Amino acid sequence: MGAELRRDDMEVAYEGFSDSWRFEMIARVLQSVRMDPFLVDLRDKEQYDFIVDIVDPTKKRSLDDEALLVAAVADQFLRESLQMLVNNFAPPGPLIPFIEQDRWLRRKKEIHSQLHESLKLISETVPLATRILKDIIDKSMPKLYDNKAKMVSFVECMLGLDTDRMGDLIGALLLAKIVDLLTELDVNITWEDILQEEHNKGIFDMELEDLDEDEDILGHEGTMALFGGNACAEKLDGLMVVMCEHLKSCQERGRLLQVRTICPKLCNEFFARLIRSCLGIRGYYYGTDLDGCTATWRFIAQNYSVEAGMEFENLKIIFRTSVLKLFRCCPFCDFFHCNLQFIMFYACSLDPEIYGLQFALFLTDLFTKKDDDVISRMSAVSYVGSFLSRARFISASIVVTILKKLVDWCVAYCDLQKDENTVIKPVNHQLFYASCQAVMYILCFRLRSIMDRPKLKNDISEMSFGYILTHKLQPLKVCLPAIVNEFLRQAKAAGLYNSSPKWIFEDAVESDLSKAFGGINRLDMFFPFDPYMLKESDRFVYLISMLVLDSTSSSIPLFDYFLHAYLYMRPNFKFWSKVKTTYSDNYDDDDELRDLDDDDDELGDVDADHVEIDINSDDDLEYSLNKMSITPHRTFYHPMTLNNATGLSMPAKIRPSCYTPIKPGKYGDLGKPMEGSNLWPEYPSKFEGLLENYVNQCRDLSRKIMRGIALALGGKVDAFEGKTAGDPFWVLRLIGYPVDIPEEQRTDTGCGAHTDYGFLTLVNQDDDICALEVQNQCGEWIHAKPIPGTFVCNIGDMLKVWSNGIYLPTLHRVVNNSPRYRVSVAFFYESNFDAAIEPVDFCRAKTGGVAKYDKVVYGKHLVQKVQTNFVM
Ligand SMILES: O=C(O)CCC(=O)C(=O)O
Ligand SMILES: [Fe+2]
Repeated sequence: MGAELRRDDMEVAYEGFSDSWRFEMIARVLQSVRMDPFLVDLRDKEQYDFIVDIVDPTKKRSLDDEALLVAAVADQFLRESLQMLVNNFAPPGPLIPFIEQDRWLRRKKEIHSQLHESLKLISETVPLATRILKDIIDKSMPKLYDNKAKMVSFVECMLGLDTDRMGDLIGALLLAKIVDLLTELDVNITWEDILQEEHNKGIFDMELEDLDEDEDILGHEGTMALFGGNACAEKLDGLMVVMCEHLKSCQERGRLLQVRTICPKLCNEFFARLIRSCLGIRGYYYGTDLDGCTATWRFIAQNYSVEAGMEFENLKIIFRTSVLKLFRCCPFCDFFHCNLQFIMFYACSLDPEIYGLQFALFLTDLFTKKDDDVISRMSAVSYVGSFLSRARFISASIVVTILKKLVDWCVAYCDLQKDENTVIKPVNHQLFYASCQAVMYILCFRLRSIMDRPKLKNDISEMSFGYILTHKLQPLKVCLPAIVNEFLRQAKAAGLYNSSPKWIFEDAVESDLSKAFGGINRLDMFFPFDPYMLKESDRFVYLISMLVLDSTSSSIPLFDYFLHAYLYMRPNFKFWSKVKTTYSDNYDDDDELRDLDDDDDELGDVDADHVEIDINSDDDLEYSLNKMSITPHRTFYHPMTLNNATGLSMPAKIRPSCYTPIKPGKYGDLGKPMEGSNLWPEYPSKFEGLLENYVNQCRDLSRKIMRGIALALGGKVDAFEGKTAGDPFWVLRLIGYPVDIPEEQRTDTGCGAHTDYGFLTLVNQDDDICALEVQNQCGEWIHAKPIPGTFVCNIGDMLKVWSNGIYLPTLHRVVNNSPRYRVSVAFFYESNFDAAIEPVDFCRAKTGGVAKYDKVVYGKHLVQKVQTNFVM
């Protein structure tokens, strides 16, 4: 199947070469092969000797002989020579176990480049060769049962051919072949095990929680263990790396665009396969209608002129064709999770403004236009929802453009439901619900970045969410509850739309409604760009995610997004909101905190103590705080002065801190200054229990974040356990920022610019006082506005050292300009007290190979920093 070389191409290429010149070239190629026995697989040896013997240039031949030989080589031996070269795309079997060794990796590279040179020479010499080569590669493609090293090597070598003219002619076809192989692997991954495990979980509460509860799920090998050693997953993972690397290098060479412009016909083929693969068309892929589809592509290719930017037009047609075919052949229940769509995701990230925008627009058009059937359109809108939520490289303004299209469509749809008396049957409005769900899903992930930009904020405030959501079609009752809840929570916080979620799920009808259409929970299941599960190729998705962390941004990423971006996991909203400030004065309104304490009677009535403190009254707070003495060492009571950098003083009324208790002698001299246990106040009576509970929760949460960071950096999930942070030192600091100082001195009083010492800090600040500031990379101070139910998370010095600078500590300060007393509770999660932290190998490898920081013993660093930061 696929494109054929055009006759006139060949004729042009044939011109200007004499037969004997061609012959000489072939001889040279073969000679170079002979010089390197590794190139020759044993099974080719005989054939190889035979060919070399015939074409040996040192042998005297008559002109006739030579002509004969040229013909012979072309007709008879060209194929064999090519086959022999192709056989060397992958290393011979006995070498496979060693191929990961540096020496052999280098060798593989050399051999691949020799092979490329040879094949390039042959194809320039004998134009027909390219076509034959394509057939040979076709037949020699690795099979599912081949091992990973063989597959990876073969595919790498294939992709290396996608350069210059050879690439123009067969590059895209080779890519298409590779996509076929990836598809085959993807459909053979046994996702069922994983999906069953997670089947009943909410969409926003997944992986992180499970780490603690069932170590076996992630095990010590991180996410890879999810596959239970599934060989196809490992192979696919390796090939995805090769594929992404290739796309990246194409982009760098300007070839991604070029290939698509020069050779739309071939690109069609590639994208068609990609799209089919993305959709995971099991039935179709193995089905019988391939020829029909090929004919369509051929038709498209023949009828398009070569114009820049037309590829996505083609893509649209192909996608539509595939979607339609998919659902005809493949019922919902055959739908399965796959990974291949991430190639599209990654390709879009290489030029988001062009590919990303076009892909999003194209999917949206597929949805809004009536050309396709309902199922294809639902699929398109789910794709666009998932894509815009996860593809954080897509700008907020593109997101708003697409949202507007979707919302306008929903409004028009609602307008059509005029008849007051009709009974609503959800099954008849699947498209509408799918669209509402996509809109809400996108907003769950992108609302904050939209609200940060006044123009976009304005655009979005003008959209008629209220009208749609309160329409008698009742989308809030039909769409997935986890999405609806999270959307409402955020929309309310952003002032976009306000509705109490309480009424929505009161009646059990909700589940019937949401299951009443689309067969089996379609809306529940289709999130094609949801977490990427392959480990090795993760780093490409990770790098894309890094783009989210726009270090010059004028706002701070919301942590659950931020975390998500790092981990490519579903955000853990439930967990975040559970850990709440203990001094919150709207405790009664806070169901989630109540949940936390539900099964803990003792803490349940802390409430009573708690409300006795009037946090707005300085006297009360002063009284209760002064009564407690929870610092092991008196020196730490003192107000800090510092920072030499800015001359600002540390909090005028720093409250006592609470440290990990250290038994005398545990760390010898190193631990001496920190030895002791915390002293607790008598009043409030449950204070100790409450704080201990809080510390435990913060410690567990921090540990989970550290596990995520370890995975995100490419390490093992337990990289921070054991000697590094298996016994983490923690500090809890309660800080008061007073106001009883002259107005003109207020900006000087607070907390000077500094970085925190350890791994992470979770700062829990007053919801309504904006005083904490962090510096972005432009050197601007930006406010870390309090967002109810969230922490501000600072990266500390130890994480900088450990990650060799991949994670840099956040410079921050506190300036309380408000007329109110501010309180913050900072939890510091650090390494083991006696841990010697130094850049780890795999982070060094990512950052030029050289350690940027010296080894630091954390305990020393802490004592030294504390002693210089505090006035004794
Ligand atoms: O009070 C705050 O918001 C931050 C305090 C802080 O940065 C610290 O104690 O290290
Ligand atoms: Fe700090």
